[in-house]
Amino acid sequence: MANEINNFSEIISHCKEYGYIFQSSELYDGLSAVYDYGQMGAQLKKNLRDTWWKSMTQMHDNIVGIDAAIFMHPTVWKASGHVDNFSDPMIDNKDSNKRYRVDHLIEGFADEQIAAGNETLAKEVLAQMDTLLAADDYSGLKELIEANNIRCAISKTSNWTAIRQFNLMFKTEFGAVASDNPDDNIVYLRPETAQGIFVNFLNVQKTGRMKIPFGIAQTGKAFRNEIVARQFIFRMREFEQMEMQFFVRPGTQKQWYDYWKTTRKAWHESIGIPAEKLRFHDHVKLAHYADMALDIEFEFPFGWKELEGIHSRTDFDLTQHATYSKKKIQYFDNDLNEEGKPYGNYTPFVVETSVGLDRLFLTVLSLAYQNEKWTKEDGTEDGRVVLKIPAKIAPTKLAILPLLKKDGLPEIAKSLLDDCKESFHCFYEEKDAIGKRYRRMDAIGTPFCVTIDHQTKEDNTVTIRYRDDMRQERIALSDVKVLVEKLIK
Ligand SMILES: Nc1ncnc2c1ncn2[C@@H]1O[C@H](COP(=O)(O)OP(=O)(O)OP(=O)(O)O)[C@@H](O)[C@H]1O
Repeated sequence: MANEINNFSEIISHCKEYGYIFQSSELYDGLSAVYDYGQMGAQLKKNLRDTWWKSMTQMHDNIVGIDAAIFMHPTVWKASGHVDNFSDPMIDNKDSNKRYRVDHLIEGFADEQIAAGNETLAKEVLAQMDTLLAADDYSGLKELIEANNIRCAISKTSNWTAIRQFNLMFKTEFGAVASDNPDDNIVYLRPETAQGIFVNFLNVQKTGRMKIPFGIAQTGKAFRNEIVARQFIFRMREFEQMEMQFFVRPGTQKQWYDYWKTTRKAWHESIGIPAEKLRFHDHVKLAHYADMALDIEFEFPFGWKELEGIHSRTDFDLTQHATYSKKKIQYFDNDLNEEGKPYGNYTPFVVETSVGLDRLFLTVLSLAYQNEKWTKEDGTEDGRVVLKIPAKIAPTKLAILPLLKKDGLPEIAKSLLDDCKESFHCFYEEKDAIGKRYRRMDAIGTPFCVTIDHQTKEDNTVTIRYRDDMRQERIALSDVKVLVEKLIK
């Protein structure tokens, strides 16, 4: 584990050094749990988003995509249950004033016990925590913390406040309408993108003439005032979700839940995540809207954690919006049932898939990052840091490198660039020795490099170098574009 944590801090500094991710407002010492994507990161993120979008809206003929606003009518969040329920139990240490999410505090204690060889105790404490959380039993949780003498990492004391709920939604004021009641102008930054889909269910179903079963997909920003934000882009206060709500006939939700469980895991594998690094985790405590729920977990450098959620949300959301808006939200199904009669009017059930784009980004990077070391033939040590991002999603596909900045080599290289840049993302570089340029391309994860040298002028061939195994071969200049296109498919 120690080595992996170490590796994780290397990944974070690598992201900064090579233009993947910067701390937000770093100039002003940063804003906690908010990050900016740099020139490489923004492109990788876009590629991941595009791959997801295509897999949903292009590969399924019954899924369409929308782009709803971040601001929504405040009643949306009353109807959805977020105003009353979207909170985490937290506790403060009175000596250090440090705030903890109760489950994180207890999990931290369990991790320490495992490290000290007390695995039985750790398991027992975690099992008790799950039961108490499921029952919303806060005094029981406080007793569990006290009975195990769980201490604050800073003050080292166990002088705790009572456990309280902390709502995770950000509030702001909307417009400038004078009102006696300040609450009239309150709006929330959406904590999930899903509600933008539910309130547009009828708009999309009618205008798109959609027949159940069908899905609505969306990508976009979500905001949560996380009590303790940690682990880099794993838990952020502003992040991006990629969600798809699949509307089905009541009674068929189990079958669709199983379908999306399998389909989503297979999708993660299709973008290069090894099957043994993914697993399912069924929820013990179901959210107020769900009748089945699971996480697809990935083995991050800091342990197995949720990457994506698959939730069977019943008809909860549509029914709530119908009640609060006083409008009818139903679907007329003219397919015939077993008795040969139309299914008629009903409120559809929903199976949702919800993945965090930033967590997916972290998944890809933690798999790709490798610090390789080897001994050369002359006995000296050598090494490189390489991002083995699958070519399909890598931000830059091809580096075009003239060996020298003279003798007509840049001209040939630039004409290759002109030929390729319409088809895929290229990087042109003529500075520094070629070895140094290769290492830089390894570090930013460019899967292919092409070098134009003096021989190119004689026989129209170039050297192509493959990032993953550093193999080099000569190929015809005229074959470069087609070969790279084939390799990134
Ligand atoms: N604070 C966050 N930062 C980054 N991604 C997040 C955050 N919260 C949720 N996500 C992503 O959105 C997905 C769906 O959100 P969901 O509400 O199911 O998460 P959650 O169960 O609250 O997550 P967690 O238990 O880790 O807080 C998650 O699987 C995750 O990938």
